[in-house]
Amino acid sequence: MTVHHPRAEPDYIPGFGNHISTEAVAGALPVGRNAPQRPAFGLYAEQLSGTAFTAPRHENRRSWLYRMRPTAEHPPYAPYAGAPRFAPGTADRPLAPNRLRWDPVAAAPPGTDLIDGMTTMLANRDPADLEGVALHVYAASADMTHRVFTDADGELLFVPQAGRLELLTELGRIVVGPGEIALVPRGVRFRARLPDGSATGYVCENHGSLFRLPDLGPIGANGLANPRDFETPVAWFEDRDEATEVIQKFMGSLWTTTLDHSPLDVVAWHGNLAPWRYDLARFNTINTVSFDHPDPSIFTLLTSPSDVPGRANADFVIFPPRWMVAEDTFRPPWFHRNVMSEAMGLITGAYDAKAHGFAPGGISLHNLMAGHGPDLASWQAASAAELKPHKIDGTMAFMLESCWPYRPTGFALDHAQLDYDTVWADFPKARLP
Ligand SMILES: O=C(O)Cc1cc(O)ccc1O
Ligand SMILES: [Fe+2]
Repeated sequence: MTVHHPRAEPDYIPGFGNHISTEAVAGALPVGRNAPQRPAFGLYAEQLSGTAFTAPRHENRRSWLYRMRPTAEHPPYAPYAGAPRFAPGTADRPLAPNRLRWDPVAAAPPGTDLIDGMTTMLANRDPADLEGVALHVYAASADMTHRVFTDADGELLFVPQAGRLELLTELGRIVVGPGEIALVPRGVRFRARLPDGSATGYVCENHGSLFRLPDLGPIGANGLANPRDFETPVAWFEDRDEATEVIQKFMGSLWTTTLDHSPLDVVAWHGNLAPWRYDLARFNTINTVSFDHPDPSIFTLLTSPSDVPGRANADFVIFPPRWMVAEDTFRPPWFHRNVMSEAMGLITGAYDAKAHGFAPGGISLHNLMAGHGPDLASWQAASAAELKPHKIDGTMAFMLESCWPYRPTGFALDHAQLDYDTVWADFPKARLP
C-alpha cells in the first residue's frame, strides 16, 4: 500500500508490525527493489534494522528509509553536559530489599524540553547486554526546536500522564496524549513538541527484544490489545538546512553532535520497523466472571520476551476501568511475593490496592520477593465490601514488570517517600479458634 499524504495533520496506518509502504512525495519509493543504483530525486537508501539480519522471519523487523542525506554524514559525538537527571547510571550503593514509592516529579522550569526534562528513576541490566529496561519520568515545558534525540540503547515507550506530545520522528509524526501510548524504535531520531505547552509522563526504555503483542493462549484469536488498533504514521519529512543538535543515548550515557540540517528528512520508507501509537481505551480487558483475582498477566498489553520461555524481560501491563463481579473474593490485588520485579506508574485516578500515597505521576517499586499487596485501608474496605457488581472507573495504572531486579538512580533514592512501609503497618493478627 502506498499512502500519499498532502494534509497538515498527521495520518496513520492501522496495524501492529505490518509491512508498510509510504511516501510523502510521489515516486520517492523504489518499486521492486530496496537499493536501486540511483534512487529517485537523488535520495539515499538506508536500512534501519531492529533485529539481527538473520532473526527468524516472524520476528524480523527492519525498514528501508529514503532520505535527503545519509545518516552516516555526521561529525563525532562528544559527551552531552545537559539533562543531569537523564541516564546518570544507577546508585552505587548496595541495593536494599525495600519497597519504594515516589511522588510525581516537580513541574518543569520554563524552557525545559523533553530531553532536559527527563529523570531516570529505575533501571536494570546494562544496555550493552541487550536486556533489561529503564523507567524514566519527564516534565517538559518547551518544544525541542533545533535538536533531536535518538536512543541506541533501546526502544522508547511513551506513557503520557498530562499534556500531549507531538513526536516528529524520521518515519512520521505522532500525536499522543494521556490515555494513549506511543513507541519510538531504537535508533529512530525524533523531536517532541508540546501542543499543550507542557507535558508530564513516563518513558519505558526497553533494551531487550522488541515489544510485541503477547500470545493469547486459551483467550483465543482476539482480545487484550488487538493489532488493528495500533497506528503507524505515514511518511513525513522536513527540508531544513539549519544547525540541528543530535542527542544520542548510547551505552547508558548521553552524547551530542551537530548537523547542518535536520535529520528528519526521510521522504519515503517501507518496512515493518516503525513508530506507533495506541489508545488504551481500545484494550479489551478480560477478567474473572466467577471468583478469585486472576494474575495480572491477564492485563498484558506488550511483552518483551527473555531467553527463558514465559519469563519476560519486560511486560507492559495496564489496569484499565473494568467491572468487578467476583463472588466470595477479596477483589483487589492480593498479598504476594513475586520472583519478577514490579515497577508501577499511575496515569489517572486511584489504584485499587492503594488508598493513599500513590498519586498520578508517581511510581512504586516492589522488587523480587518484596512482600506487598493492598495497603491497610484498601484491605479493610475490600474485606468489608458488599460484593455486588462494581465498576472500577476513571483510573489507569500500568506496571513494567521485569525478570531483572530494578536499581534506583541516586536521585530516586534521595527522593523516595520516607514512610512507604507504614502502609502495611498494624494489620490485625489472625485469631485462631
Ligand atoms: O502489586 C501490584 O499492585 C500489581 C499487581 C496487581 C494485581 O492485580 C495482581 C498482582 C500484582 O502484582
Ligand atoms: Fe505486585
